[in-house]
Amino acid sequence: MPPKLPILVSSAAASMLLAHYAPAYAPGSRLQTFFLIAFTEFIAWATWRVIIYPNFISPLKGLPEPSGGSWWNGQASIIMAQPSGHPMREWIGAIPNDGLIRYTNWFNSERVLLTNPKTLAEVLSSKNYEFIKPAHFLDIIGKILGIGILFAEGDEHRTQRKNLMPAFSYRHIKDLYPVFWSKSTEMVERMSTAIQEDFPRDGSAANVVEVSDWSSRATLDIIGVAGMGRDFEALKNPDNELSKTYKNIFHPPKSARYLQVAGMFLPRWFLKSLPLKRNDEISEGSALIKQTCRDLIAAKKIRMEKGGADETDILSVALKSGSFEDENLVSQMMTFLAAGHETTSSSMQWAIYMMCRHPDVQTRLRDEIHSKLPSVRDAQAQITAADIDNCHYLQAVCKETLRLWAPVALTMRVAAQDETINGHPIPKGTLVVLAPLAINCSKHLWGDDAMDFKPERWLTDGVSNKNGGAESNYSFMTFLHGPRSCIGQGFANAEFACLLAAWIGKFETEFEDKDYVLEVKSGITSRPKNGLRVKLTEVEW
Ligand code: HEM
Repeated sequence: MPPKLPILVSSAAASMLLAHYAPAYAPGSRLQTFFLIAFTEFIAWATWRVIIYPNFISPLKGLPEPSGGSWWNGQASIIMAQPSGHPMREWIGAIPNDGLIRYTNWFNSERVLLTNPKTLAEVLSSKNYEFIKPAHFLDIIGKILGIGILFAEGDEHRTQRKNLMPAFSYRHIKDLYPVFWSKSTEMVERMSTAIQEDFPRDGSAANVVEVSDWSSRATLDIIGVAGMGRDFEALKNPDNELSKTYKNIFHPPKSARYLQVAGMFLPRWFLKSLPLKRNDEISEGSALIKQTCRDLIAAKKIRMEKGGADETDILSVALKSGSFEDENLVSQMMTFLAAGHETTSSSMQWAIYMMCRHPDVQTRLRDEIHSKLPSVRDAQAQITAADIDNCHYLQAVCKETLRLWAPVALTMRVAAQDETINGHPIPKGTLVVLAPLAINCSKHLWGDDAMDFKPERWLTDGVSNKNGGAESNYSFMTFLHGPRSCIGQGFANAEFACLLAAWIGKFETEFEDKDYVLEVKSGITSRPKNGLRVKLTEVEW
């Protein structure tokens, strides 16, 4: 952003001085002189910022960087043309580096991409609170995700995390498996009914569903029950307003991405006041989500006052801790609702995509599910954490999907003050890029078959292993690591495994279009563009 105030003040002062002491040199009226001086100063600043500083002065200049690119816009056109994280995946593989790559984006604004476990650990662990969330993130998604734990910094973050953590301990997550399983079985039973009812008379497109439609409603219901003690019944009701709101917001048109880029350069108040459909969608969506959270909290408080204090959902844990003001709790719940459902839904879409691409894996997975888990038709069957955790191939398929298709393909930090990474100076304000999608597929970390879908890498003698054969746990960045890693990781893994087990146990799944060509859609999470339509055949179970 140009230094608006200094430019305005100095131009005003210069135009007044000129008019007073040397009117013969003034190019026009005071106002014309002011604008001319302001414009000249702006051009001087832009030349410095876009050309001189990044090309000749910046301490980041010596770092390895991608070749080519525009002289004033760096790699921006490549970044805009490809899905989030994909150019970084290429650069990490191709550019020799020591943990850092520099590239430039719009108007040559600099970025530092972290490329190995050492630099990732430094930023995410030892210097976690020195590299903070960029302010423009908060502006863009804060309205929907809430300004809760996801955006808190320093001591405030530490305290919030400590108070929410009990809800995510394994001891607690373990008790949620029956909820995950019951919603998973509800999903597939309703899918089964829906495809029978929808069967068209001419037989075309029979038994076809759109994956995200079901996965997204299932994960919204799950976070509702397990997170807040309320069933949103999105699976039951496809027109559920909350579900439609999230769909609208998380599946933005391409124009929204340009708005996001504009947010880096133009004041947010200006962008927000533009009469754009996207602005209305976000405002209305945000109001509905906020109100839903307020209602949930009020209802929960009444239940707790009446003695229902033994409930163990996230909201109950937060309320019992007594450390959140009501409005702050609304923000926390907004975070859990959004962060906790679209991400897992996106993982489900990628898993089903991989199952269609790899029918052999699908068959092997189904064999394991049928041999180790009760049928989804058995309404009385109880499922435990151990039942799901003992399905080692299922765990491996989930891990491998999360590795190859990290739903949060890319996220960022900004240096809060002058810093170093791996001994290299990083000036205050530098944007640091964390690209889970790229790290997870790095040949340097995973070997030559890094891009292959190989669930076996997560098995040792048929039993799940921890690192998938990679040396460092920082090679798997889907949930990040360190004090700001995904707090819902255990929740998500369990939920994902249940949903996938129920789906693959119940249906043989293939692409509706045998020649389906994948295009990736980027947003807050990445997923198949235009959805993923698959054909289902119910199997005996
Ligand atoms: C496959 C599913 C999921 C993925 C891939 C995922 C990924 C992530 C990532 C990458 C972050 C860090 C973002 C950043 O700092 O830039 C994050 C943070 C977070 N996630 Fe998840 N997430 C998933 C599921 C969930 C679930 C189910 C919940 C809640 C029930 C959840 C709640 C959160 C919260 C609250 C944070 C902020 C943590 C903090 O800053 O301390 N996530 N997640």
